[in-house]
Amino acid sequence: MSVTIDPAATAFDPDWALRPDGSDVAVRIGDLDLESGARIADVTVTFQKWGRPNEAGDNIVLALHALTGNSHATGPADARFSMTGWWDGLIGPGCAVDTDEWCVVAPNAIGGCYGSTGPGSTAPDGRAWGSRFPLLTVRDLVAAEYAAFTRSGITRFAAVAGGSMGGARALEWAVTHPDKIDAALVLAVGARASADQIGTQTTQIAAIKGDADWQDGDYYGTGRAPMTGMGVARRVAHLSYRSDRELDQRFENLPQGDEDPLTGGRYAIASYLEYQSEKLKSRFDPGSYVALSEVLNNHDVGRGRGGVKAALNACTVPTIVGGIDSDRLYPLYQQEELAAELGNCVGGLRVVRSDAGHDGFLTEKEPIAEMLRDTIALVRARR
Ligand SMILES: CC(=O)SCCNC(=O)CCNC(=O)[C@H](O)C(C)(C)COP(=O)(O)OP(=O)(O)OC[C@H]1O[C@@H](n2cnc3c(N)ncnc32)[C@H](O)[C@@H]1OP(=O)(O)O
Ligand SMILES: N[C@@H](CCO)C(=O)O
Repeated sequence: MSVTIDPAATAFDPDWALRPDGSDVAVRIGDLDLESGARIADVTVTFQKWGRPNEAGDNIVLALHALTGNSHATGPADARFSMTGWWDGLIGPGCAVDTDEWCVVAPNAIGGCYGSTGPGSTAPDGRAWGSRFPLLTVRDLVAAEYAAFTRSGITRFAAVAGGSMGGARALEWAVTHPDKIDAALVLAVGARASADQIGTQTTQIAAIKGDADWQDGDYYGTGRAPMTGMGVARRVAHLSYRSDRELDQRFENLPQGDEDPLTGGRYAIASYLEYQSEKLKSRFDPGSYVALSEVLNNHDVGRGRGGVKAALNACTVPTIVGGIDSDRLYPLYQQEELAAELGNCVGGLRVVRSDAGHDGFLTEKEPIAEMLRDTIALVRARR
């Protein structure tokens, strides 16, 4: 595993706004009380930023990553982040979110492994949290981000945007803090986890916990980590992120190269999934995979708010909802519900026609750019 945490990013930098684009900012927010009633001591949230806040502080755009994503929303792969920014080409000078005008901030979710506090972080007693890391919810992730940005002097957001787990966070941000957000873009997510999503995600968690190297979650520092289990989890997950049609067009029932599946060789699709799982194993922590999969499982915008309909109806933030017509993990009916029930879905439902499946919120750059531009237009309309 090669997750790199910037050692320089250990304390809040009051001059964060002046730091170079794409650099890490770390904010210690103190103890965080969770929705479950548990508490995490001494929580850190790290984020990256591009562009500068203006005098009024009303040009901040919050970009929220998905399950295995991170704060590297745009820019090339570098020493800290082994992958290109997940919305590279959409955020930057002259892009859909033009950082000559807007200041984009992208936090690492707590529970993850890219710098914000997660199961692999060091607890106050000097040991990794491991099995002691409490269950998180989407609201806990948002609460940590809210605390970090408030400490950074950010009092409102022009827009919040994200897909998948980032979409769940964008939705929770809009429902929890409607008075602090001018517009929202919610992509490839639903109002609550479906049985199908919980089914596939709990199966992935079982694969990790079933690995002997899991060690009840206390594998940190033992030299053994449940990477085999996480590899299986990622194969299952990756299938759900792509569409049947796309996979069959690419791989059919073809063998991998000159291998022969009838004599023990691999199919091309198996090789592809193996490759995807190896890539994740090189950059992600299984404990974080479990923690954030549980976050997706317990996502329910209606919990404690009188149900999904009441929670969505009460949301006043001008919103655009987007979905991909071939998304089999978060099917379109879930975005249709969001668009129909959100109290101020002025931007309506945008359907991306694509075979890309759920990952379309990452790969279908032009339609996503258009939605981002339209979200910015909603912000301007309020000014
Ligand atoms: C919002 C967020 O922050 S989420 C995090 C975003 N990033 C990730 O999830 C990283 C994991 N990657 C992915 O999920 C996807 O690669 C995406 C969505 C980022 C991009 O998808 P695509 O561009 O369609 O690429 P695809 O998934 O088809 O993978 C292509 C890779 O598979 C490899 N590949 C293709 N066929 C095979 C095969 N038969 N055997 C082995 N490898 C293969 C290619 O060589 C290519 O390798 P590369 O990534 O090193 O260039
Ligand atoms: N490719 C995305 C899919 C989950 O939304 C990820 O790994 O986070």
